[in-house]
Amino acid sequence: MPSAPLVGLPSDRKQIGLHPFQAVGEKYIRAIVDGAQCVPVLIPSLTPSLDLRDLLGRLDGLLLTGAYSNIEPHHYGLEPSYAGNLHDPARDGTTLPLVPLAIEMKVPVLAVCRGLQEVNVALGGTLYQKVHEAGDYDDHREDLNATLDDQYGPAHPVRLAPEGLLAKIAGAPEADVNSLHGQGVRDLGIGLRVEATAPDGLIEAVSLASNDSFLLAVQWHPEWKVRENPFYLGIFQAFAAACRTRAEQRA
Ligand SMILES: N[C@@H](CCC(=O)NCCCC(=O)O)C(=O)O
Repeated sequence: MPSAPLVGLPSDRKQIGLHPFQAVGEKYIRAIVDGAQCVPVLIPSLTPSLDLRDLLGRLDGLLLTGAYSNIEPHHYGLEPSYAGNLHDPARDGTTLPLVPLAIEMKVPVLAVCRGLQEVNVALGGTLYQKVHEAGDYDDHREDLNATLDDQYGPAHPVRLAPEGLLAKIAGAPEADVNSLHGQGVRDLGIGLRVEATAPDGLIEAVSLASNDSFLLAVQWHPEWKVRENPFYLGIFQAFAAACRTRAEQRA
């Protein structure tokens, strides 16, 4: 019997006082423990990065978390970043190469919010830097003055692709999700298929078209109170099942 799967979580690089720190939100760590029954392993985002191939060879899954920072737009070749945009180049330099490597090595990937954007950009896709200014889209940002429970509460439904992974998890064609993002998918990355869309048409979730390995990326936050929401829990349990399969193969 293999021991519990090891899931890597790349960290954010944050300045606290005079020193840089490596940080991962505790709700993501808790969701790996409580929702997936796996062991979280924090991956420092260093420059230059660690040997990511070696690292992935020791892991059974990868969780790309959300973050307030945004991917530097030169990674998707569009207009320069807007003034005041918060970036984390060390995290970009870790997560963007991790995505294709994880696919190549068949390491299961679950990606949340910034994580979905990283999956899309790593596979050649592009982003809207401000969804709410992009034309026909709603404002998908949270109210930063609201309580956390309100910020992470249901914000809008998503329509789930028939025959998709999320429709199977939900057992329904739609589900309610939270919404806390200013950026979003513009052009879809290569090899991705749409799993869910918002009522305004924005892409809200993607998976690997080839089904070669488990990769599910969602724009909402299923880690929030994961055990209280059957749909969110189902997402972590589907990821955990893929991680267990890899752990058995690695044993
Ligand atoms: N910065 C991006 C991604 C949004 C995101 O990941 N928010 C997470 C907030 C904190 C957390 O819950 O981890 C965007 O604005 O689109």
